[in-house]
Amino acid sequence: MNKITIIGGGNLGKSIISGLSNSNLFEAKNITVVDKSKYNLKEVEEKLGVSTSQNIIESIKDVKWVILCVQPRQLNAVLQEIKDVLTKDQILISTVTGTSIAEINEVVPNNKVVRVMPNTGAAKKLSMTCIAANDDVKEELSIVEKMFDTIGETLIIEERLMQAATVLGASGIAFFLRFLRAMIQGGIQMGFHPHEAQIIAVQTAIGAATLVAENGTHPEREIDKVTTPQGCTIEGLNEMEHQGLSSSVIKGVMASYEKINTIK
Ligand SMILES: NC(=O)C1=CN([C@@H]2O[C@H](COP(=O)(O)OP(=O)(O)OC[C@H]3O[C@@H](n4cnc5c(N)ncnc54)[C@H](O)[C@@H]3O)[C@@H](O)[C@H]2O)C=CC1
Ligand SMILES: O=C(O)[C@@H]1CCC=N1
Repeated sequence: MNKITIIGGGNLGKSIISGLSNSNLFEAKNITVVDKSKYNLKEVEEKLGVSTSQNIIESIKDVKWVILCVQPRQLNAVLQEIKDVLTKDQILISTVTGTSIAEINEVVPNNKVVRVMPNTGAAKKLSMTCIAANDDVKEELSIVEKMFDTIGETLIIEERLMQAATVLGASGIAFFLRFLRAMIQGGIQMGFHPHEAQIIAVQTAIGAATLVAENGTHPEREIDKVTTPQGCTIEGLNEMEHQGLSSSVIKGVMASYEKINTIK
C-alpha cells in the first residue's frame, strides 16, 4: 500500500509529487518518479527528496500504485512497456486526458484502473481532483480518494463526466489565471506598478473564491454585497457583460469541451 510510482514527472506529475511528498500518506523515499528526462528527475530529486528512475520496469516492482502521468500520445508506449510485468494486484491511476478506463483495459485487461483528473493546484495542496472508476473498484476508489484528499478537494464522478471535469477543473486553472492577468493589466492602466496590481488582484481573487467556498453562497449573492446602486461596481460589471464576458467564458469552456472529445 505504501509505495507509489509516478510515470511522467512533467507539469502535472511534479505538482502531484510535490503534494504527495508533503502529505502523511507516503514517505518521500516510497515515492518514485520515472521520466525519460534527466532534467525533470534532477529537479524533483533535489527539491522533494523522492526516489527517481529512468527505468520504468524496475520502478514499478513491488509497488502497489502506479500513476500514469504522460501525455495522451505517449500513453500507449508506456502501457506496452509495462503490460507484461504488471501484476494483477497493482492499481493503475490514470491522469491521462481523454483516455477511458476501457481503452486502458484493452491493453492491460487484468489490472484495476482508477481515472483521476487533478490540477496543478496540487503543488499547493489546493487541487480539485475528480475521480472515476468502474463499479468493481470500490475499495481502491476510496483509497485513491484519500490519496488525492491530501492534495486538495476530491469529488467522485461518473466516468462519462471526466472530459467535462478536465475542462472545468484542470484547464480551469488557466481560464481563471487569464482573467487574473486581465485584472492586473487593468490595475496597471489605472496607475499601479505591476507587482502592486498583482498583489491586489491575487488577494482579491482569493477573497472572492473563499467567500463562495466558505459561505456556500451563489456568486451572484456575493456580487450583490459589493454592488452599490449607481456605483462603480455595477458600471464595470455591466460594461464587461456588454462586451460579452459571461458569453465568451461559456463559449470558451464549450470550445475546450469540443476539443477534448477529439484528443487521442
Ligand atoms: N498540466 C496540467 O495541468 C494537467 C495535465 N493533465 C494530463 O496529465 C498528463 C500529463 O500532462 P503534463 O504533466 O502537462 O505533461 P508533460 O509533457 O509536462 O509531462 C509528461 C512527462 O512524461 C514523460 N514521459 C513521456 N513518455 C515517457 C516514457 N515512455 N517513460 C518515461 N517518461 C515519459 C516526459 O518526459 C514528460 O516529462 C496529460 O495526459 C495531460 O493531459 C491533466 C490535468 C492537468
Ligand atoms: O490542455 C490539455 O489538454 C490538458 C488537459 C487539462 C490540462 N491540460
